[in-house]
Amino acid sequence: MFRNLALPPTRGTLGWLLQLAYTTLRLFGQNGLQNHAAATAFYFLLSATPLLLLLSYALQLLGSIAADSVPATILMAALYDQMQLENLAALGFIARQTQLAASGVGLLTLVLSSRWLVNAVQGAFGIIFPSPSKRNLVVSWVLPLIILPVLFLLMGIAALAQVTLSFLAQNNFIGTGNAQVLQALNSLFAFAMVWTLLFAAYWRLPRRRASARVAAAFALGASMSLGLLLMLFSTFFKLENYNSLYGALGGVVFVLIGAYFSFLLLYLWAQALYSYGKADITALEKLFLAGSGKGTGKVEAYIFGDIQRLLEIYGQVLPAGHTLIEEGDDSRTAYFLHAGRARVYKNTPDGPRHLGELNEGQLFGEMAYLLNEKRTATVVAETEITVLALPPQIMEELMRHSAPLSRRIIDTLCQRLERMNLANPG
Ligand SMILES: Nc1ncnc2c1ncn2[C@@H]1O[C@@H]2COP(=O)(O)O[C@H]2[C@H]1O
Repeated sequence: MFRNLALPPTRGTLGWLLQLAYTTLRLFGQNGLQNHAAATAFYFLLSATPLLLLLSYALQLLGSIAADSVPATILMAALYDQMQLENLAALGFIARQTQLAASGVGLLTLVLSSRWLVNAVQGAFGIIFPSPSKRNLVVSWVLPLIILPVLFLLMGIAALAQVTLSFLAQNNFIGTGNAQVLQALNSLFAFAMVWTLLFAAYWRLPRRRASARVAAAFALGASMSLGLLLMLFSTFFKLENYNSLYGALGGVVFVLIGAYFSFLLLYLWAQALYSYGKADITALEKLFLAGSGKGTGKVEAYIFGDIQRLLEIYGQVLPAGHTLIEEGDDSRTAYFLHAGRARVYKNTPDGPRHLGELNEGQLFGEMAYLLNEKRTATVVAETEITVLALPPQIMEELMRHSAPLSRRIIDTLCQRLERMNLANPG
């Protein structure tokens, strides 16, 4: 019944990447994710400050306990060095006398602001990965409480590993020649931690989950771009500049900007992960709207002009005279007529009655799906035709994805229903 398609030249993977990037950026803007990134960075700053206070307080406490033991003192010194607390103090995060500040108030702000931070991230993910199903109440309340301790534990493990590695190197336990290897290992370890966190977020946070493999790949992209951001930041953004511009507040502004860009990247890659499954839906939307002559600009027409992939996935070529849809059938597939012409008939007591013509760029077979009924008419190919056969779940996604397209489908449905009523009076 089907014949191989004579396909137009394709832009291949590059074209697909272009469509993915376009879909991602469009949804990113539509969802206002830059505002979510700003809010998350703000909550991050709120929760990072008391956390660092508590951390430095804990270190000082440990230091005073370890004061009597030489190896413990060396380890503590290495720890202090590795945690770069001097730098944090220079950033303006930690007052030099922190004992007083790390009080119950610090703890309270930490708990509150970290809850806001988790809420901000969850909120943004809820928008990026829309789903009609409600999040489980227990999960949504327990998660914020569990996630942060787990995160802190992971950060603690990462810091300890770094300290241990450099402690071993500095004291010549494993030879100075290995110091560089250890340094590389350190960075790799930090990278692995970031990747693990991102992977967990991309894989578990969306209510409709992507496959672990895809989530892992996008987490890798996100970690790499975060690494790049860190490199750029340390090269081009200087704390001194911010200090001379904003005085004592310079450090806060500096960290806020860094956090803002980091969360932008976190959400951008999450949006790309969502769009990964949606690039075809956007391409179908553009194709249908182009058929109606509206809704697509020049750039969009270029990016989505290559429809080979859609034809490969959904395309069918049928000979003239082929009956594509039989009135009264139970099937629900809808069709987009890419090339050729078809005729629509309705059975009446007086024999088949011609209802209308279908031409290139028209959608049909949508009524059974929308009305949840049997096929309302018979459709026969008048010439050889090429169609895209779209299963109901694709139609569902398309209509949820695009308001202009839904509107167009509803308009057509109304016209056809009216025509059918006229053809079948009483
Ligand atoms: N008057 C019409 N003009 C063009 N197509 C029609 C008309 N009436 C019905 N159809 C299409 O014929 C299809 C038959 O299957 P469906 O009922 O799923 O969906 C129907 C419509 O898409």
